[in-house]
Amino acid sequence: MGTKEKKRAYDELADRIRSDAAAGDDGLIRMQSFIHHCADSGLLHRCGSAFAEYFKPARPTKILTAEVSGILAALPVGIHLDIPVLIARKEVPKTFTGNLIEERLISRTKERESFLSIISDYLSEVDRVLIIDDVLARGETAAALIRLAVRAGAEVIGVGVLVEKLYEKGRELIPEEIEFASLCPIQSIERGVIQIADEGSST
Ligand SMILES: O=P(O)(O)OC[C@H]1O[C@H](OP(=O)(O)OP(=O)(O)O)[C@H](O)[C@@H]1O
Repeated sequence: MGTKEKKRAYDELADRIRSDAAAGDDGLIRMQSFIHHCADSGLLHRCGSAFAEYFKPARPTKILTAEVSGILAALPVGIHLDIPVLIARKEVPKTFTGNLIEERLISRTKERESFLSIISDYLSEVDRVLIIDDVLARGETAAALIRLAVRAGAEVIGVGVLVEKLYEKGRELIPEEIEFASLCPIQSIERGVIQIADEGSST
């Protein structure tokens, strides 16, 4: 079930995608002017608030995301819920210590193998993890994050993404028992035109 705030976030993101996003023949959506390069803080703040309200009843204790772009979507949710945001890293700094675990995936935008790592000490069996990312495409990233959380002993209670590309069917990699929500689902890209799906397709 949606919330008023989630509907408002859908409207705002959809307007922004219509006015400022671009799409290519590769199925990728360019959103650099409001998310990926020149991030619109106000928009991301309001999207974070919508996710916080939507997932709060599931009582998340930690958020898990993937660097780099996922942080833009995840941190505002963490701030609204006042819970920690664990950032899975593609390259682990030498300064990190603890029990490192990693999962492999194929990056959608780079079309090559990539690894996501976390220090598993930051999750345990008492944690109810909410995974937040900017985009769900083929679902490789969300699936890798779910595997990391489960290996660390935590329960994954939800997955939320700002933009879901329905035509890449990433949702199929997310187990049905995990609550899923996207703020703006995209139906298709046809000859460079981005077709936004109804808000009803977002859960
Ligand atoms: O559902 P998927 O097929 O996994 O695609 C979605 C992922 O692709 C992008 O990450 P990318 O690998 O481009 O890394 P970036 O955040 O460093 O740009 C995006 O930020 C998502 O995490």
